[in-house]
Amino acid sequence: MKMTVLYHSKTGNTKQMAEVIVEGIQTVEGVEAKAFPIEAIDEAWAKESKCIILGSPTYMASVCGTIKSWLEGPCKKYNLPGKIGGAFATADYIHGGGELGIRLILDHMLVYGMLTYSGGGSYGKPVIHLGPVALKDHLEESKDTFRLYGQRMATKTLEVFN
Ligand SMILES: Cc1cc2nc3c(=O)[nH]c(=O)nc-3n(C[C@H](O)[C@H](O)[C@H](O)COP(=O)(O)O)c2cc1C
Repeated sequence: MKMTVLYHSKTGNTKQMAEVIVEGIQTVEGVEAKAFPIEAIDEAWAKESKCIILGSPTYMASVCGTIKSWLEGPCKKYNLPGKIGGAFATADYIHGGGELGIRLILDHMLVYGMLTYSGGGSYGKPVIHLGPVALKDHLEESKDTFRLYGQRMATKTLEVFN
């Protein structure tokens, strides 16, 4: 079963964390995942994927414009309705608005008829409420949580679609 992690990344932080989520997904048997920058998506892979996870750097306490524009049109060709959707962010500051960006992505996914998911508190600690946020100066410390997030998203995707 295929899963896709998409991101926009200007200075590499969001790309790095997208790749960590892929690592976490790959620990679950029966699922294969790839990460693509939003500008170079493998169209066939994304269309076939049962889960799309979208990551953005936090700009002005929201998503960056590239992700917002993609969500307002280009995303429609990836058969989104009925797929599981998740979101993550990177940011400079703990109160910089990462979760607001995640929330905006999840809202768009709901509008497209996706089944949004994060795992929330259902797996115990670490609790990931809306989606994981990694801070620029603490990416290494966030990697275990991002791997777990990938694992949780993969487990749920298999459960729903197998
Ligand atoms: C135009 C712009 C606006 C930003 N606004 C915020 C912000 O509101 N809050 C925050 O915590 N970080 C903000 N940042 C920092 C980025 O979100 C952060 O460095 C991010 O990890 C960059 O991701 P990237 O390396 O994938 O491009 C901003 C960066 C830029 C370039």
